[in-house]
Amino acid sequence: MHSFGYRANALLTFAVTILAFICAIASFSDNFSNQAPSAQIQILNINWFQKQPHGNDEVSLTMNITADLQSLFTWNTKQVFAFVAAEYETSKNTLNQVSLWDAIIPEKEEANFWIQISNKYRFIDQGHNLRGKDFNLTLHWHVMPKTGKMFADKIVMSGYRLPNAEMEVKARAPGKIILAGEHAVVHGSTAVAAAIDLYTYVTLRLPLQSDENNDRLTLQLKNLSLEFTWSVARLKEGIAYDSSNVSPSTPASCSSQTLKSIAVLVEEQNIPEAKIQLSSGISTFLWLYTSVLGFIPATVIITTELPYGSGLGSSAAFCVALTAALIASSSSDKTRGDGWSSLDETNLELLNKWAFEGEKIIHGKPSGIDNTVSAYGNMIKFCSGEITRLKSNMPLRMLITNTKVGRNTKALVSGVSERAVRHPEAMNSVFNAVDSISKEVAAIIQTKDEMSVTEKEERVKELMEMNQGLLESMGVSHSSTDTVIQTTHKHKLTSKLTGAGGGGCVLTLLPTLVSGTVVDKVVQELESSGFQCFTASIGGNGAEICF
Ligand SMILES: Nc1ncnc2c1ncn2[C@@H]1O[C@H](COP(=O)(O)OP(=O)(O)OP(=O)(O)O)[C@@H](O)[C@H]1O
Ligand SMILES: C[C@@](O)(CCO)CC(=O)[O-]
Repeated sequence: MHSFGYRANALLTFAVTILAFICAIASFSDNFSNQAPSAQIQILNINWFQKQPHGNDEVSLTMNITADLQSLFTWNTKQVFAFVAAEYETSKNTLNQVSLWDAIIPEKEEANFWIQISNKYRFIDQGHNLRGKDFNLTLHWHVMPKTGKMFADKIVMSGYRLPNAEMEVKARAPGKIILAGEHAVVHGSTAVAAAIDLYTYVTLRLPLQSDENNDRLTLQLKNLSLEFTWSVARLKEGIAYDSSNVSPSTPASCSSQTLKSIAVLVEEQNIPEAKIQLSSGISTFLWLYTSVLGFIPATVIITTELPYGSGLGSSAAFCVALTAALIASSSSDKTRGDGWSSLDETNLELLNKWAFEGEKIIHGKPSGIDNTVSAYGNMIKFCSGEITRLKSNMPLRMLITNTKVGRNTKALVSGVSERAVRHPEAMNSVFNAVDSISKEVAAIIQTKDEMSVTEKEERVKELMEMNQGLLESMGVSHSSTDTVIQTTHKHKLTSKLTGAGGGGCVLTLLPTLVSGTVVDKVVQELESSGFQCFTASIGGNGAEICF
């Protein structure tokens, strides 16, 4: 007679043996499953390609991955681990493998899939071997069985090539309208401004490695079909630059000595006489570029939807968009993904300071309102560098009329300052009155329920009229502005100049109740006087970048 322990032991051994046998059969049966996985990977876009500050190449790409791994699933399969790796050869290693994406597939139903993604893990080479590199994309998988050994396999897809590349960064910055307070804001009064949906775009292309054939800094002004090129060596030799004073993270003013040396480099470009007013913009470009990025070759392409020098902040949008691209290109934290994205607060503050330094070269004595509203967007109240972001609680529709009368902000701003020196008391009263107007405009715009929209519009209209009168007393209006004012007044609409005046653009408030027929009639009359009319949406985004 066997003891109980002996019988239990025999039973357990028998059960374990049977279980092991079943497991072995289960595992063995996997060998008979017909596995025919398939995969395709398409590279849709190289989002960006950069040389990191310490020299390594890094690429961001967007891929379509299509795979059918269903045949890997048998009754013994627990899950499948799949990953895509970029594989390439370098002189040092025959196989460099960088994992770009991975996933755990728990069920057969999920094993036939299509996804569009940017690489989940960073595609960095420890060196700069990625330019022009041929590489494979390999889909690896590890099948984890319920029992038995794990097995792995892969599909190798070849024929991919990285560009022989440059890094490209795009930036854009909006123009602006000033609702109240221009000129007086230079003298410490309050002003109210808003971004509009007309932009200046900058594309910055940096070669990853400078070579003898690519040692040039090129600026292209696409709207004007103009191109300016300097060799980096000429810039280094030409710019009288105290590098101990200038660093990308501490914006500084361009000294008069540096500006003079830059002016020589600009003169060498033989700008056509009719476009000579661009000189200050080009000097600003050289100052901002070399201060933020140093003396490195690149191509910078500018396009703009803003009329040059007409009161819509073309110079500020140019400085802000340019600096945004420069800062973004040197930042190690590059936001991946498609489309436009804003900069973080620290970088926004930095770019706004640099753009202000650029505006100083173009304007002489800017208040900073134009670059600030272009950088931050929306609608702002601005006084002596202090910014209050406004939230509008009324619909604000403006007709913008470009009188096409050219003028120069620098000259107009200094004209007002000279008048203020000649008549300090009278001009102080004018500036104080403008200050009150701007504060009231800001308050009305933000008021919630106390006033009806029509009442708000009536008040804003009256304040615009008063502001225009004070701008006339500063000597910055123009006969073309008067024509716009008289034309719109015939239809009970109110207008005021916007920006520096002296021609340029004029704003006309379009109240909510004004009919489309009236607006069409006004536009027709203004355009028959040779002006150009358009509407723009008010209070949109500020500076944005795109990799
Ligand atoms: N897209 C651009 N590319 C190059 N330079 C530009 C560009 N936009 C503006 N500038 C420079 O800025 C100058 C115009 O600046 P200005 O301040 O007179 O006009 P604005 O900024 O359009 O008007 P406001 O200051 O009244 O809003 C141009 O003559 C040019 O030197
Ligand atoms: C005329 C001005 O007030 C506005 C120009 O858009 C100048 C400035 O604030 O720098």
